[in-house]
Amino acid sequence: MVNITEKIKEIEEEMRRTQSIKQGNCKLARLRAQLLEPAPGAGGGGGSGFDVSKSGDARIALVGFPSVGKSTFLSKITKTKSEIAAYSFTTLTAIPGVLEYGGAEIQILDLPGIIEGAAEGKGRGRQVISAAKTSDLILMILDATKKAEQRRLLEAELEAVGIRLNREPPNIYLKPKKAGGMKITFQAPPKYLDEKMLYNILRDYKLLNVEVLVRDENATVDDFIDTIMKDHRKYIKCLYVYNKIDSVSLDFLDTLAREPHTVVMSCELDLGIKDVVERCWEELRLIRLYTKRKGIDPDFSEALIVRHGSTIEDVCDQIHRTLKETFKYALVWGASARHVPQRVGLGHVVADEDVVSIVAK
Ligand SMILES: Nc1nc2c(ncn2[C@@H]2O[C@H](COP(=O)(O)OP(=O)(O)OP(=O)(O)O)[C@@H](O)[C@H]2O)c(=O)[nH]1
Ligand SMILES: [K+]
Ligand SMILES: [Mg+2]
Repeated sequence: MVNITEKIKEIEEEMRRTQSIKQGNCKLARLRAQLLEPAPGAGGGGGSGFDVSKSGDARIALVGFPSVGKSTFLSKITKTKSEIAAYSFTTLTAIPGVLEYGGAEIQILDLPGIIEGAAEGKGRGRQVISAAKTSDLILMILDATKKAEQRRLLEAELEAVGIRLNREPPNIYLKPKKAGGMKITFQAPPKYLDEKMLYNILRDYKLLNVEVLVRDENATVDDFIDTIMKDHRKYIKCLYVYNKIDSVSLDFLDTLAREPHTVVMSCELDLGIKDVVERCWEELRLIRLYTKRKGIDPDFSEALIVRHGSTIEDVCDQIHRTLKETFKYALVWGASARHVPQRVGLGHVVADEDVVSIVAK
């Protein structure tokens, strides 16, 4: 490692002296790529720098090939300055930053660039992807000037480690049993599956006693395997962000911007950054609640942030660990209430901008 670091320093010196930037950048990228390779015998590469602890209300991971502008973007939207340079593999570890938006604190993880073969461990790729797997939203940063296939290649790398982008878990019920053999039921005639196929797959996975109910007629073999492997699958939303639109034609930019789940920006010209942040906020679907004490107006200055689909029980847990024990009922004003205030129990699902008052026993 020390050797490589020294060599990098030498080349940087030489670049300054000779001003041969292009050649220097190539050499630098090659050496820095070596820094990302696991040391021999390190068993997949030491985890240094990747185990950033989660903080804030949600986590967004910046994933992409080298030099697409991930660190530039992080530096634009947070106070953190991550190193930016024209050569590949400038970023060597996970760099966290905090985006403050809508009263929430969102952790943004800037990650090293990944390359083809990342899922097999190339260039510490597996660690990078594992870090992405812990996020609530993946921002796939793409270079608008590069070939369209970059997106498909990256998707394949993420798929290979069990990440499913912008998809719901398959609508298949599967429950291992102690005895009774395999019991397979289809709710409607399946288009891509048959009973024998499922028997064979279950046998391959040594699931000999199991109950299966396929609710979706369009379910595929891959869906079925995802269901068996559900503990190793992660369904994450993904926003495709094309950077460097300052360097493409207006027509092409227009085509890109019309793709689903896609936004375009130029960090260099400060174009579209706000839109990207807004879209992130929408995708995260965080809920802002305002709490109110009896006889006092609600406190609108500070929101309590919870996840989409949260119940009053989740709200209690977020306020204080033991609040649930003394909970009597809650009063709710806002979109989730049928009439205001509505008196509700722990199971009530809250909506964005609700006002909540917890009444204790
Ligand atoms: N033309 C153009 N260049 C940009 C833009 N955003 C970033 N860059 C340049 O792209 C290069 C790479 O930027 P970085 O932010 O280091 O990219 P990265 O994805 O973090 O790179 P790695 O950490 O090496 O994977 C730098 O020279 C940036 O100045 C942009 O919107 N337009
Ligand atoms: K770079
Ligand atoms: Mg970087």
